[in-house]
Amino acid sequence: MLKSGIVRALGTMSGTSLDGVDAAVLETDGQVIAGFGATAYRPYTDAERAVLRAHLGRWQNDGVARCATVVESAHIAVMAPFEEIDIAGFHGQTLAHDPGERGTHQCGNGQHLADVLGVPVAWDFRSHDVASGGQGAPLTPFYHFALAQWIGATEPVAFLNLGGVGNITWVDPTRADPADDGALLAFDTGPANAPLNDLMQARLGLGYDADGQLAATGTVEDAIIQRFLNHPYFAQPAPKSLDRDAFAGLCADVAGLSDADAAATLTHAIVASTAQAFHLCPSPPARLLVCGGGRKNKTVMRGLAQVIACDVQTVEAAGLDGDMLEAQAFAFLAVRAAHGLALSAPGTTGVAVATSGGRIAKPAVTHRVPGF
Ligand SMILES: Nc1ncnc2c1ncn2[C@@H]1O[C@H](COP(=O)(O)OP(=O)(O)OP(=O)(O)O)[C@@H](O)[C@H]1O
Ligand SMILES: CC(=O)N[C@H]1[C@@H]2OC[C@@H](O2)[C@@H](O)[C@@H]1O[C@H](C)C(=O)O
Repeated sequence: MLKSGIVRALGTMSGTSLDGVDAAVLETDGQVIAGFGATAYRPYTDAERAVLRAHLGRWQNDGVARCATVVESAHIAVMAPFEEIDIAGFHGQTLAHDPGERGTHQCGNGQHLADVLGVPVAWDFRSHDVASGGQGAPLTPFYHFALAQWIGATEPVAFLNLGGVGNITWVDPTRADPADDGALLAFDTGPANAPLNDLMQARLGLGYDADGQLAATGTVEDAIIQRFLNHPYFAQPAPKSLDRDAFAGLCADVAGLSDADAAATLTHAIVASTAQAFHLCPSPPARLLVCGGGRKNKTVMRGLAQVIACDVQTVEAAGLDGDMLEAQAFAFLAVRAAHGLALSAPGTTGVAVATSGGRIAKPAVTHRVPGF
């Protein structure tokens, strides 16, 4: 059993943009943040990314063993050097997400990591929420609540994550607990970097549009944006969540455009879907704090500043680390899972009541195994 009080948790995230594994230490009791620790990043090689990409949309027992090997070995490599860890949080790699029908699938086995690393590992964070009728995503909102208190917010703020998919959390920091009614409203905003990355890869052999430079030279095709915004997802009430490739129609629509116009249009789709999301917030937040790799895209940030009716800043403006925030979140959620605290609530995943989740894998040997 995890000791009570502040512990050192190591969280990891391998996100839908398929760029690599983030790892970050958080000092926490699962309710408040006591401090931030070391971080590390391990990009996937092109060959590894190709394996992950080839398995997108696949479920457990559908030939995912190779993918699990890639995910687990990359995590072990990035996690092994960390010292004095009480518990690790392992999100895994989402391959498929269909909460209403088949469920949600994060590839990688936490028990294997626990045995190799010699520390308890919290994993499989989303299944219980889905089994309880929730969306299983987003799960970072409870951490966003703790962050809002850490930065001393006294009025509602919103966090926007621009990863492969986008998600937003509106937080009322005056509530005592993230599971309280009205403390949080969270949902996926729409596709973020995934369609743009796929375009850059297919057309130019590049991983992404660095700083939004290509998009800045193109023209947005308004008719495509209008068709995109007519997607039924935007009319659905929150909470709601998305699979990585839910907007295949958008990608097909830009196929006939020049590289620059296609990039500009996909980039504007990120901005336009965030604007829609902003209107679903219970009240206008004082500031929109942006994290995830998309905050480095200057064309996105310029577009957001034009359409969002509050201050739009990167989370760095509040003293936070926008590259490691999701990894920190899974450190926070690991401690919560170990203590049986809620990970989700009606306002975050649509689950009927605040719900705990995650599995805890105990290591076969409780010390680090050198030379795994
Ligand atoms: N300098 C940059 N300019 C533009 N885009 C960038 C830059 N750096 C990173 N990105 C984008 O950010 C992505 C990585 O973002 P991030 O690590 O937040 O995603 P993720 O964690 O995989 O996704 P998710 O939050 O959906 O799980 C890259 O794939 C790229 O599209
Ligand atoms: C199923 C899944 O992995 N969803 C991711 C994805 O990436 C962003 C968005 O879609 C969010 O819902 C979620 O990740 C973050 C970490 C979350 O659960 O909050």
